[in-house]
Amino acid sequence: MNPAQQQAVRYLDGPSLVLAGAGSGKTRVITSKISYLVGQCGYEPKSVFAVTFTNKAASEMRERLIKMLGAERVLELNISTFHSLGVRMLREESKAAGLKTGFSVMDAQDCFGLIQSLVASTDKARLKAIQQQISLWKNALLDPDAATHSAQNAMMMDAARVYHSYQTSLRAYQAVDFDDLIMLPCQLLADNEDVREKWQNRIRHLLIDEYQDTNACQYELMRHLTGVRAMFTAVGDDDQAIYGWRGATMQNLARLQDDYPVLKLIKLEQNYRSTQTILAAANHLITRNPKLFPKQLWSDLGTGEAISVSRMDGELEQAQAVAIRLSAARTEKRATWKDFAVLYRSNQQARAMEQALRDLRIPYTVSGGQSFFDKAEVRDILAYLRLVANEQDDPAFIRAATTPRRGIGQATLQALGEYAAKRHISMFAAACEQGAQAAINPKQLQALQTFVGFLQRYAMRASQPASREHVATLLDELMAAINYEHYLYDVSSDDRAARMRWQTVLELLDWLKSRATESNWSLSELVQHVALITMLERQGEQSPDAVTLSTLHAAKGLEFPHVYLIGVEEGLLPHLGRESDEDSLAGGPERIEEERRLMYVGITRAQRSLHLTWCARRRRGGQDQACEISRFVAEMGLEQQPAVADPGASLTPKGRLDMLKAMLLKPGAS
Ligand SMILES: Nc1ncnc2c1ncn2[C@@H]1O[C@H](COP(=O)(O)OP(=O)(O)OP(=O)(O)O)[C@@H](O)[C@H]1O
Ligand SMILES: [Mg+2]
Repeated sequence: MNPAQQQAVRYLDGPSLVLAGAGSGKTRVITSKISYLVGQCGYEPKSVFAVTFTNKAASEMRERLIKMLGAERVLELNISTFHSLGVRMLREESKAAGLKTGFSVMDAQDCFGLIQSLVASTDKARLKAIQQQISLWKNALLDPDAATHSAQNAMMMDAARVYHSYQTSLRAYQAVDFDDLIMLPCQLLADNEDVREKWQNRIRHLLIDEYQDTNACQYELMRHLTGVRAMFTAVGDDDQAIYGWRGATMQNLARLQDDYPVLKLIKLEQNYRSTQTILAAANHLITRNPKLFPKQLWSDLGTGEAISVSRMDGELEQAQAVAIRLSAARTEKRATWKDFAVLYRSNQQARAMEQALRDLRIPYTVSGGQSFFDKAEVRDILAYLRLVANEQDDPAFIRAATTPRRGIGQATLQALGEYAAKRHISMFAAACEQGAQAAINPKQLQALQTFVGFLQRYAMRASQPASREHVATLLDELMAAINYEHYLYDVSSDDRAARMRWQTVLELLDWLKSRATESNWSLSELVQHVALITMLERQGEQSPDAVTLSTLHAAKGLEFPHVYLIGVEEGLLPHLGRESDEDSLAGGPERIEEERRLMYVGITRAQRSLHLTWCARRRRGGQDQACEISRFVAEMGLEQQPAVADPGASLTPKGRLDMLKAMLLKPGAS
């Protein structure tokens, strides 16, 4: 620890803010401070709370602390994301929050489905815009009434109307969305003095990582949790604020100084992560942005390898070239796969890369992307299976009851939800009780009874001891009963899209069947097992030695010896498209500045080598278009290097790949 870091760790006279650039040891300060508080100052572990940005960051922090404090004490520490802290508060305070203890958390996809059924529209862009607007309001702590007042145009009025019925539905289902996980605890602390005192007394010190990306709601939550004693340590970097589009506000950094005049500001200037070459490029780039807080980062890790910039013909060539260079570099540098990361601006870029890595049999994990288990069609099918395994699963019930549509509408679901909440039972159970049925109109009731009857019969059979035939038959029968293939053709934009989605379903069914056969599971056992697998996959704990594929957003806070940043083109990075949901925010200079910070985050993930690639041509909207190199490359003080003569240049992509495979996979090559 350098003197500034030590000062940050030992400072306990009041609130403090560590403001420093990438790789300067901010996260390390948090870990060391926790260890200092518990190990040397005698704080009870359970009185120390730390908030990180992702679950992965939280588990990394726990791992490091186990080495410093031992597993027993680390178990008692409260290290989590804002969202898991919110879940925990709501579970504990469910009564005060007006929720049943077993309330469910609906993820973004479930909520999208809810909005879709409320609006009864298939215009995806509109639905997404509404969902994002509701989220922004919640993050700004505005309830539906306040949102209606603040709405300035027709689109916002539209969204505010949906927001009203959306909240009513959530309440009826006893469900909360992700934003509620912050907003509800925040309101609870503001309104309920007993609850507030209880939590303030419990928390002796609160530490917050990646503070620059907190939004107004998280800021309020932090204020309520720490109260007038204000014992907290926040660490952040204004140059790495990349969640403006989600409502995070850098003003929170400035606000801290206003709200806490005694705030101790500590700056760290030495970077311990990257070579001087990498750091110089990062500094060069970020000086283009207006400065809130000027800082100067330096490193003594030597100049190291030069940054490479390569022009590629197209996306396919880029993916292949990166895969090949990566595996050559692994041999040459005697590195392991997990030393490498391939980073990109948007999720779609992963697909070509994954294909190329698979072709060369290079192990990889995708983080921050849409995994197989997040696809709508997979989740639809799994919702049915989840419900069969556990009738308490309300989000699964809602999803299955409405996908495909079978005449069960929002009014029915709301009636069921309200009845279930009053009686503290699941929606499925409510659907079987006469008390609830009385409140539902006859036509819908019939649809509901058919649905519930089918599920009950199906669940009986699914819990029988397994045989291979049995699970396979059950799955096929389910598909036929809900007519899912037909449904896909109904809701997809065209037949090709429907075919692809059906293909995904078949893949899922095959996988489920073979899993069931391998372990001789009943369908219910199988489904419980699947829930576990999806959870593990989400935490990226499956493959210990693998190349990381990640979006720039999801790479925040991480570091890798060797980083390949792909698709460094105008229009992609900076991203200027309008079609993706992240882009419904206003444009203007702030947009470019946020994109520049994103590039800065990407560069500063690299410890020893950094490689940029861009494509001269790319398919967009079904057309081949010429692309230009990103302005950021020049802003890093780099020039494009002359193309290296490529022995496969005259071959077709397939021929080229075969040749390279032969070169790489021949004995002794790795
Ligand atoms: N005093 C130190 N001596 C040696 N290594 C250090 C020191 N401080 C930090 N490091 C190392 O430097 C690297 C970067 O530290 P850390 O991840 O804490 O930086 P950070 O400021 O949180 O970066 P980011 O802004 O990207 O989140 C880590 O590998 C860390 O272990
Ligand atoms: Mg960090």
